[in-house]
Amino acid sequence: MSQPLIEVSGLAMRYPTGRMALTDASLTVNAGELVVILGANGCGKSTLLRCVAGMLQPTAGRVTVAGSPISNLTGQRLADARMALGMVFQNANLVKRRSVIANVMAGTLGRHRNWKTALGLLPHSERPFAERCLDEVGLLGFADQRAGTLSGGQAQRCSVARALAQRPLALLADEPVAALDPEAAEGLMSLLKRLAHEDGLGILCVLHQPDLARRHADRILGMKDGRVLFDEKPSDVQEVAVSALYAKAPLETLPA
Ligand SMILES: Nc1ncnc2c1ncn2[C@@H]1O[C@H](COP(=O)(O)OP(=O)(O)OP(=O)(O)O)[C@@H](O)[C@H]1O
Repeated sequence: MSQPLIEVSGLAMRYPTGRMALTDASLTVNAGELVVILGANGCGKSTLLRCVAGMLQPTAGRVTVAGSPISNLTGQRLADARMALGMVFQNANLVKRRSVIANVMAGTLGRHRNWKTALGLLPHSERPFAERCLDEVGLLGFADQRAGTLSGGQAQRCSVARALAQRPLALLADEPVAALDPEAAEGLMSLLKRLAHEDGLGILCVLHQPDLARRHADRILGMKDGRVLFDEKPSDVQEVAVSALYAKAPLETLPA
């Protein structure tokens, strides 16, 4: 099998407060695969995603993205490597007073570093590509509408289009359906699955909904107390293993 798109090995993260948020976490994400992380509040999911994105420097361990060792890079080389990773967050974070297409074109800015983009001007040569990204998420008809007029589900799709405009190899999604109703959540997960299966993106997605994970993920990773406890196909994940992720552990058993 070819090299994984994202490879995390032996990741540990101790915050300056002393909190050990990750302890020896390892995982892989292949191109064309949607991998979902499940785990209780505070188990280290966001910390893991932020280390993969190069937003946090882990205390130990290694993250490679398309063969580049993200965890060892700094400055411009880190910025270049991060272009391979599109981010989707709980909130769409659109500029509401700007058009939908302008928000998507903002995703191309990292690929155009010049005085115009430094002044916040959008590269209009990218409009056709931004339209393709909008089409991909089913919002082409909304291109010239103000982003503030989109529904929550549409806004989150627009944020996916903005991430795609970066031309990433992988998407990191941190609770992307947290603010969506069940139908919009189902639609967004179907979209992520299609982007993985049809467009070959590797997608690492944090969810708090085991049912959604079972319906859409290619693999489910269960995290607890900063560790990956299981990494299995949805059909192999036992209900009891999922329940154990959310069982409260006495404080003294948590890592220091
Ligand atoms: N900047 C920080 N400084 C100190 N401790 C932090 C920081 N960020 C997170 N933590 C702690 O690290 C642990 C893991 O946090 P993290 O946000 O990664 O968990 P999570 O699984 O994403 O939680 P949630 O599901 O609530 O988003 C928690 O105990 C949290 O309080």
